[in-house]
Amino acid sequence: MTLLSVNLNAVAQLRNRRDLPWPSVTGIARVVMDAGANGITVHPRPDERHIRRTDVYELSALLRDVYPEAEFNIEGYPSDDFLDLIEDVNPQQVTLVPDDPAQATSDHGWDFLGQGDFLTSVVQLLQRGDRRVSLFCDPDAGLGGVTAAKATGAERVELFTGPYGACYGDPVRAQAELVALAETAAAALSIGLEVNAGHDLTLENLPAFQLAVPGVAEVSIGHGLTAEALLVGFAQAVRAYNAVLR
Ligand SMILES: CC(=O)[C@@H](O)[C@H](O)COP(=O)(O)O
Ligand SMILES: NCC(=O)COP(=O)(O)O
Repeated sequence: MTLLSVNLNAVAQLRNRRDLPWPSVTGIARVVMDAGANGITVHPRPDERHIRRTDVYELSALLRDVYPEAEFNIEGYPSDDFLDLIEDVNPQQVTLVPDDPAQATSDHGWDFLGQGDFLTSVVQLLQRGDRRVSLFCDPDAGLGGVTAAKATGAERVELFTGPYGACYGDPVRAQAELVALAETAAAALSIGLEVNAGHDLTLENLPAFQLAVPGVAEVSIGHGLTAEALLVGFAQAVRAYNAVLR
């Protein structure tokens, strides 16, 4: 069974269009947890363009007090600010991503061979707090890449599924991406690394991913799931507004 962690970045981005408190990030967190999600993912970025530091504290309190079984997964580049936030909030999982602050979104995994020493020191620091550490991993990292990832001491890698997600409408390229993802996942599992996955997974591309890449512990999904929520929720919202107007 693969667990679902819902990424609330997109909800926060919508909230930030106005100086108003809706959609409420913690309110939507309650909805997704009540609907059966296993946890919440956030990727606070230095410019706070979506998730704000205050959201991280509020979500942490909500999950601790109301959903103690839930996993809080915080993603980001291990800057001093990020590591301080992790110390304060102590989430169950930290996913380290090699983001530059100027990046529009995450678009590659770690260079495990080149940055092994740096990652090892950060992983050791994070594990003092008894948190699971997951490292963002290119889909074609292969056995060499995941072996170097394991040497850092991290318990998991998160497969970057963005290139697969970008193959919508192109089944041939999608199949090639799935082969790379499956090989890297199998290599990771074979050396005792657990495997997460995420980025641009959707209702459409998830079934083929599930079939091709067995053994994934957790997927984190935000953009596609939020788009789906708008699609299924808009009709009900229009009916509710019409009920007031008529
Ligand atoms: C780590 C990762 O894959 C990303 O999906 C990330 O969490 C999304 O970040 P943005 O929402 O800022 O694009
Ligand atoms: N860790 C990946 C993740 O949270 C995916 O986010 P999204 O691409 O589905 O928005």
